Amino acid sequence: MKAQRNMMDGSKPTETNRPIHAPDGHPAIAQGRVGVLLVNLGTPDAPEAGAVRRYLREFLSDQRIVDLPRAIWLPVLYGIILNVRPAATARNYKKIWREESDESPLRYYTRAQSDALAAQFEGAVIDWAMRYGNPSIESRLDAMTAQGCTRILIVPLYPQYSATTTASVTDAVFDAAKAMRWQPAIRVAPAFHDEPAYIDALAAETERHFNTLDWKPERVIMSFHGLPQRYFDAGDPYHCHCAKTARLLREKMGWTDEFAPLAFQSKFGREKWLEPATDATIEELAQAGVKNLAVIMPGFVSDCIETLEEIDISGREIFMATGGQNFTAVPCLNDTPEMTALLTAITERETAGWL
Ligand SMILES: C=CC1=C(C)c2cc3[nH]c(cc4nc(cc5[nH]c(cc1n2)c(C)c5CCC(=O)O)C(CCC(=O)O)=C4C)c(C)c3C=C
Ligand SMILES: [Fe+2]
Ligand SMILES: [Fe+2]
Repeated sequence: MKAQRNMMDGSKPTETNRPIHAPDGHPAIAQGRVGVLLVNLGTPDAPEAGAVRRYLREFLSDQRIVDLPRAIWLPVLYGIILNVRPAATARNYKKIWREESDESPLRYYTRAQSDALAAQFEGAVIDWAMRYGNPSIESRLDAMTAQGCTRILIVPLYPQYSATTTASVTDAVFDAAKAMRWQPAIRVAPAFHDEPAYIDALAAETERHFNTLDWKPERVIMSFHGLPQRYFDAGDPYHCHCAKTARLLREKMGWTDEFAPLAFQSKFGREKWLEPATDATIEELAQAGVKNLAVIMPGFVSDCIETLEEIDISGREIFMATGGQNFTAVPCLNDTPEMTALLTAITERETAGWL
């Protein structure tokens, strides 16, 4: 038995943690604890081309993200993308980097969400990991089992299910488990695109933010990260989840379809992605005479390069250059009390019988 791995502090066995009926000298084994691992997408370790290149290499090598045959994709990835994109992406990360803690916003808020959840569940081990980059899923699962977690709930921090994101987290979790002799019991929380606590949290954050403005939005674009159209055609339910979140939020806020249109951002590569595109929608609304525009991005639970740079900086520039007057991006749920309430509700339900 590889029990030493579970004795992080090298302590001697005690009456309480020595297994019943175990012979004298049996090593202490931490066990019987429940763990919750929050997992977000990932982010580079520094806003530098080298760190961004390492991160993008791992990210864009995942067949869940780009499903093209490797013989076609790898020459494009290594020959073009990893030579050209890291410098440009690093410049964008620099614009939004959190200098005080030297990390990306996505990493900062993911940790804050984990810390806030931990305060709700004394005795459980609450931790966080990144699908790509650091801290890795494997390293945190190892740390959790070392602390005695024999039951672990994985919470992918994606409200809408997609094979590219949610399933990729599950792949990485079970790949890590393949190397374990003593595996914990593992549960994976489902997507929460229509969970009342999630819709309530979005509504509360939107209202709070709108109350800080001295102008009234004429339109609110609900912008979600996009996907290749081909993935949707092949059966990925992501688009349907986004459409349902948008409908529920409209109903909650009393918005019409025209007032709050759905759009998809962050197109990557040449193939057709889900439409309409957010940048084109911003431009069209400005051209149609809309002067006051808000964008809310419900698919991101943490502010990140896609919300802070692509929308709040670049989207704003498009709007202003096309005749707009007031633009605002609603902050993500981040470390708000409503986000903690949402994660608490998910954890309570999905650990039923464990905690
Ligand atoms: C084929 C490429 C991509 C797919 C498919 C994709 C799906 C997808 N991504 C998110 C969430 C995030 N993506 C983020 C950054 C990001 N995404 C891609 C490409 C695809 N995403 C790239 C190349 C990048 C890096 C930035 C860049 O070079 O432009 C992020 C932000 C990470 C951060 O550190 O801030 C998030 C979050 C979802 C939800 C999704 C499918 C539904
Ligand atoms: Fe992405
Ligand atoms: Fe982007």
